[in-house]
Amino acid sequence: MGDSLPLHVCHVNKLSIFIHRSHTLVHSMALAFLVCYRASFLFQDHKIRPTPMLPWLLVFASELLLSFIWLLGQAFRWRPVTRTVFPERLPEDDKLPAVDVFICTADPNKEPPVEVMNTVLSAMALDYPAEKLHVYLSDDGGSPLTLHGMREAYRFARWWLPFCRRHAIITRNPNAYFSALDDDGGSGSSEFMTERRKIKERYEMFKESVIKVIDRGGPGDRSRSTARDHPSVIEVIQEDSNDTVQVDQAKMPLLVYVSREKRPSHPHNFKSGALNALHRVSSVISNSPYILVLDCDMYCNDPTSARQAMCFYLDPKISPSLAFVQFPQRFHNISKNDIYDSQLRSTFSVLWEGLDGLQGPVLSGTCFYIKRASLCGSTIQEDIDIEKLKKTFGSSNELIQSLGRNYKPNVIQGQPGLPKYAQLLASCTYENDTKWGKEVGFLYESVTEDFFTGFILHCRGWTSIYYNNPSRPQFLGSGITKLNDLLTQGIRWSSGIVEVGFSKFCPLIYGPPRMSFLESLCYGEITIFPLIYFVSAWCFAIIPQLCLLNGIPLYPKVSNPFFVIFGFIFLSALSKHLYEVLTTGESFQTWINEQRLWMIKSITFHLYGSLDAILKRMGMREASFMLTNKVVDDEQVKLYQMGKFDFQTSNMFLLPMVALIILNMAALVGGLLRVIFVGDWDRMFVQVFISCYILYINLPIIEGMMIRKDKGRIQPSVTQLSVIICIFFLFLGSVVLRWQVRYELV
Ligand SMILES: O=c1ccn([C@@H]2O[C@H](COP(=O)(O)OP(=O)(O)O[C@H]3O[C@H](CO)[C@@H](O)[C@H](O)[C@H]3O)[C@@H](O)[C@H]2O)c(=O)[nH]1
Ligand SMILES: [Mn+2]
Repeated sequence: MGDSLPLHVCHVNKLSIFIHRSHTLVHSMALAFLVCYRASFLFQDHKIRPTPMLPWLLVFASELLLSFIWLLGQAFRWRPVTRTVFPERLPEDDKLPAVDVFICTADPNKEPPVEVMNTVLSAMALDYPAEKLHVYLSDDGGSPLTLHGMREAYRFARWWLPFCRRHAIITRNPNAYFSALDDDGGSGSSEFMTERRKIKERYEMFKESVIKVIDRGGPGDRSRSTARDHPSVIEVIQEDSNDTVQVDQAKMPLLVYVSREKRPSHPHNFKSGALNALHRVSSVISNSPYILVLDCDMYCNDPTSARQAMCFYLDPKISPSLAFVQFPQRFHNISKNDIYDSQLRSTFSVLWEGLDGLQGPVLSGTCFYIKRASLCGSTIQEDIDIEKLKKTFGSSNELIQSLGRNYKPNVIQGQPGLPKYAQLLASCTYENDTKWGKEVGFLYESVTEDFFTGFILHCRGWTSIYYNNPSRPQFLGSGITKLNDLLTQGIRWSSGIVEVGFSKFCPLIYGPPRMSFLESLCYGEITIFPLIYFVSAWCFAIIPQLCLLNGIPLYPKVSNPFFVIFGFIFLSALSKHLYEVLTTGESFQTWINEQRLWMIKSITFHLYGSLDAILKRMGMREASFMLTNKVVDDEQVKLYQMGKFDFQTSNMFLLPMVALIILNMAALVGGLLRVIFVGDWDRMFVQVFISCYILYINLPIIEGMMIRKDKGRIQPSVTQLSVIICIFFLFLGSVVLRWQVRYELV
């Protein structure tokens, strides 16, 4: 390419770097003062101390933990970058490398086949040479419904793909295209409109044929297999010979259905197991050097994403070490208020851009292109011993052959049936005594396989790139619209990442010698923040309040100069958060939502997730993967759209939240009474304020408890139980505090 124009450019925003770094400097100085103030307490004579040791230490520990995690988090803000690509400068189509698309689905009841097939269709319709595009669907449910859906989707694609190409349609997910009011192609010549109507009819027929079979309970074969127990089925979806209508001779991408073998006696390692099976099967069918990975609900919203990724992969300056190009996960169903932060704003608009300026973003499970070779471990050399390779990759000669550079398998489209070895590669025993999941492929160490695999890639010296195009998201999925889904998904995520933090791969120890130092701090932050947040959130929601009710001050008096330090830290943290929210294009409301969610998440799923990880490490719990529900429930979506919490979730989540809110109410009332009758507002101001603030940001919980009457409210029984828990806390708190005071005074 020599001196030709660049395929991409990277922008460093100097102003925002200046703001971030200055804030880091000033805020850390304030934190240093706070630590001095707290520490000096320890050297006072215990007879004259106004506060007993235990609550002071607990609050101090929380402050130290939060300061530490904040400091780690500054690595994300060190050098954020954004990027632009120029796909029009790419070489001719015949010089582009091939791409395999991997789509995972696991359960036709939780992941409706019509939607999954829409994702498949959007991937088949990518703006990329058809002979260089191969779409694989992994069906962990082993469901005949899904296979049937694939065949129907292929038939419909015969119409859909030429239509999209001919009219340069941009939205290539048919469902999204036909339900948009006037997206691209909403108006046009009458000829176009007639064709559009015809295609729409075909789409309706396709949908009906998929749904009809679902209603009948499936096409009937494979009746004895279940989601957890089934043989491997691999099928290259072919032209239906009965289809007399020859639509368009345009080329179609290869479409392959893969359902790996699953047996109850064999661990199947969830999504990473599925991806590894696809990796092996595809390497003997198409063996493309690049792979696009998608969750079944994440459809291609911009058909040019493959070309965008190639702008990085075909740049000889960065390509050799570039493992993956991560695109943001964006969602098509986010309401304006976004009460559950389903868009994961901070992750995809702040943190990943920060990492992009270091060694690259975290692998995020879906919406990324990855170089096949990067998944094959660090030991690929041309002349390596075959026996050694078999120990790593398993016994298949064909698979070993595919590892060689430029190997083109000779399984071609149109050939009936697949060779036996493809089946073998998807069997549940294939991975026995190999390095799959340990060194090669997606790794099994953690249920957040994406995070861990990306981390190890970075440790091995690979880099990654984040490309966020704000004007048109490359992929769109269904975001969470239910509190219960948020909390169950959150437990899995917290558990998966904390698990890594507790392993020998703890990024703060394992990372620094192997990867960019700042990058390892970011990974370190991610693996311990759930633990630190839950400890400190619980402390701040209980200790100052109990002390307030017992007349024990924990913070400097308003007249004390150190009061200014506390006030400054509080305001500086909040305004920095607000700054980030506003600069990512969101509103003040988003800021409050995120403050509230910080507390809800810390109190509930960071706690449960961390415990889950600890139990797993101790061998007392098995890994599990609860699928996120993708079936739309209209009533609940209505609540979400109105910005109202849907509290229909397990008591395990509700009780701690509600009990803490009641505790804070009690503290506020008690504290105000104290201030009025005892008159010590100067000593207690900060503690009264903390309760006020907690109640203010959690108004929706109070509303759910006291005002709402709909189905999604907090049931009175939950409130009653929470009151009992709260009384217990209050009682226990005063006993311990009284005892402490008496003990220290003697
Ligand atoms: O045994 C399994 C379990 C899940 N999946 C698929 O994995 C994907 C993600 O599952 P989902 O229930 O949607 O989980 P989310 O929490 O929404 O997924 C996020 O978190 C996961 C890690 O916990 C990542 O793998 C995902 O890419 C990321 O989007 C879906 O396509 C599933 O079909 C399988 O193929 N096999
Ligand atoms: Mn998902």
